[in-house]
Amino acid sequence: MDVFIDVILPVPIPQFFTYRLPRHLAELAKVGCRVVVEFGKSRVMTALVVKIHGNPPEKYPAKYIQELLDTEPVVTPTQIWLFQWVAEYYMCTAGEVMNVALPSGLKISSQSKIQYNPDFHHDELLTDLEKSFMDVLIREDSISYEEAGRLLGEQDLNKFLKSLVAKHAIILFEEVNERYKPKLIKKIRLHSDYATDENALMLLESLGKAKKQQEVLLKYLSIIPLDQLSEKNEEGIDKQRLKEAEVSDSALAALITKGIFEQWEVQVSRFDSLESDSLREIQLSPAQEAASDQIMGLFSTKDVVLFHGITGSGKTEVYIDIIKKALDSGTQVLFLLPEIALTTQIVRRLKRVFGDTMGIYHSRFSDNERVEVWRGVLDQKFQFVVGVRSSIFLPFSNLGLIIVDEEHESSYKQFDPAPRYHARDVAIMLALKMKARVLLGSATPSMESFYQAQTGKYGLVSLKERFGNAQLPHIRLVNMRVEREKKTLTKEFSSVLLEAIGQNIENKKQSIIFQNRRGYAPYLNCQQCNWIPHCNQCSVTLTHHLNARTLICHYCGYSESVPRVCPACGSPHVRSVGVGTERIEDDLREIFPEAGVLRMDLDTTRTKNAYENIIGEFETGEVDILVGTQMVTKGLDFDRVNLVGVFNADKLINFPDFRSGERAFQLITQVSGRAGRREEKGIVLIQTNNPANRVLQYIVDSDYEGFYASEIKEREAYNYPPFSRIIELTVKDVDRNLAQEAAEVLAKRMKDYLGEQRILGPERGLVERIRNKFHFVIWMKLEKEKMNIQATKQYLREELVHLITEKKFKSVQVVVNVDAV
Ligand SMILES: Nc1ncnc2c1ncn2[C@@H]1O[C@H](COP(=O)(O)OP(=O)(O)OP(=O)(O)O)[C@@H](O)[C@H]1O
Ligand SMILES: [Zn+2]
Repeated sequence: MDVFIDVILPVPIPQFFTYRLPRHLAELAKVGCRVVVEFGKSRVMTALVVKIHGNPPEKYPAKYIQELLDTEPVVTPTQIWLFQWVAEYYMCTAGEVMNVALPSGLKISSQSKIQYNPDFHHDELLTDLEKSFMDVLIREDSISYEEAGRLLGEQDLNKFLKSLVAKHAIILFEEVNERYKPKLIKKIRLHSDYATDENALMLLESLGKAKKQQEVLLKYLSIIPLDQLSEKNEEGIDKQRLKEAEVSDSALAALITKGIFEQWEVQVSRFDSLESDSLREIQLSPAQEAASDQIMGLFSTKDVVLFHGITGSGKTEVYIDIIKKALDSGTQVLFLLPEIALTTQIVRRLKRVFGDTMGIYHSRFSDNERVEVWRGVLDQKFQFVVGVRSSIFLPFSNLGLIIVDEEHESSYKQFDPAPRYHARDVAIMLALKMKARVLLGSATPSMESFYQAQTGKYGLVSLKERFGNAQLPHIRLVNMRVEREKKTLTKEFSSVLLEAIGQNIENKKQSIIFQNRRGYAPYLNCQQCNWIPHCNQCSVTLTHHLNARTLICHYCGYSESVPRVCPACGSPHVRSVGVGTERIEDDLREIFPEAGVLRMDLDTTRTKNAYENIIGEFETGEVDILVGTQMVTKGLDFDRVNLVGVFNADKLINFPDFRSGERAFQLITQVSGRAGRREEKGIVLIQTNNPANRVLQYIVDSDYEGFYASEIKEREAYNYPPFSRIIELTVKDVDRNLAQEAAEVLAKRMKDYLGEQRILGPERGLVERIRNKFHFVIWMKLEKEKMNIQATKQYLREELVHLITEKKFKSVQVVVNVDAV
């Protein structure tokens, strides 16, 4: 009987694909194994087996698979279910989900290559350019598309290759290679004939005049002494140790050739062994103890518990207590964190407790490292994983607890590309499926989660005191209008803030300055003709980066150098307008020349260890002030910080989005929470033009519940989440009119189906043009109680197909973002 498999392919097509298994593999393949298959004419891909059966596909002849990559599953049945659930809910394909779920190390890369056709003998058919291209091919054997592209420069590569294929001059083929490479180290030991003290000594003598070889042997014996040789020789030593001892390479090689030494390879972990002091006993404070007990108690009746603990209350220690309990009961635990900046300090603390049993999974790790964590979870070597967003896709088999730290963080939501999933929400789904519990933690819970806790769907545990004797900081609003009138501003600093910073430097305390904008200045402006440089692909101004001497588009990355004179009128008076982190850093250095200033933002943290270095330096070094974007707002815990300054609070609050109040409250409360986390009470100074603002007032009072109560009324009145779900549709095209027209057609059809009041827009995107494409946005607001969300999504799916198959709208792209944040 023929055997067929259904597979998920990493493509945006919403279906499984059927392939045929060769007989000799029929017994070996299992659901959850990877196969290599050909898709389309010449693409080779890694696919995932989801079903094995005997039914040939009806609509197409099934191709044979090319290769079976595993004989044991690397993906569990629960994961396959999860991929499909995420695809359904977030309106994308299982292939797209699989694509983000599997670390690239588990996906083979297929590279298209170009080769000379040895049977081709008609040089006269070729153009000059083709001839010289063929010369390269003959010389190089084969080259990749990329290399060809580089060779041809401006030429249209596809057209060029097509012509050569038509003339039968070249062959295109796919080279497939698996990316994951286990880390191997070479080991060395004495042949067992010599592995006693007597024999080893005889050997030493017999080497006679070969001094260099004697040296090698002596070195070996200094690492494994004679009296331990019989027990320890078997294990051997790392070859590297001999190399480090600078013994002669050729002498060592000679000894190996003679069979006196044996060399072999072992596979090792890429993760350094961590110094764990599992003896570090934490003594929870009575309040923490009570919180932990309450959480455990609630887990007997609730699947999800929200842990609202104010900044500095010691949530991490409570988490640790609960993680230990879950691990003791024999289940796996996942600890989700929003971003790397945050992971640094917390991961260090968790490592100290859990050591090697803990896996760490984040995007800054190499492919190989990620595969090792994946396999470690699969083999249950890691019972506990700390990771970012994508770690919800790891192959857990026995998950008992998921903790989502800083659950309000919007970076849990993937923005681009699909799947546009929210890791917190997927975690809750996954936990439900695996009968695990979820603990959501935050000092500033999201409106959604707090609402669920208020209505009794989630359990709620509050911890309202800081650990130790620490108190919440004193938060003050600085009225910038008054300072401006009184002319007491220095650059963009209020006199109040500058004085406080100066005082802090004198007292050897540290300050954190938060400005949610990187670069030196948001734009340049010619004083004479008012010229402002814009990105030529996006409708935004170019941000001035002073150190790099460039103007950069923060949307598409386009950059150009800073002009010395205005290109429009030639005036040399071109000024930077506005304030970014780089400028604040510069100005602080100028105002306080003796102070140490560090900056933490996207630009200073591009390398793998940059966060660690900045945080480490701030912790120990002579640094007085840390300036940063939202990276400095979360999770950081320093002893000596007792001043926090906030720039441009108004900008955060007035952002045109129904969530801006919530965001501003969260961000400012979180950054304020970095101040005064030990004995001394901290101070927070918020610069604003509008001190009467509602959100700021709640921040000053550290009144989360008050803020929630006022905000939830607005949400209900305007039917925003948590009372509704929002599906955002972004319609894009290079032709502005076409994008707008398509958006209008789509909006109209959805209005007809759902009613006018449920559809907002289309409106121009906040940034109307990005990478040369015009954006129009439609929002669907779907009440949670009333609407059949599945049916609505199904209808939308059909309408989307309907729309883009209309000839006119062929080029139009529609991005669907379910639960847009
Ligand atoms: N039981 C404890 N024993 C010793 N130190 C503790 C204990 N609980 C908390 N701490 C210390 O108190 C400080 C604050 O704790 P932690 O960073 O966990 O607060 P948090 O609730 O996560 O705050 P945030 O939400 O602001 O990040 C840390 O330095 C932590 O080591
Ligand atoms: Zn741009």
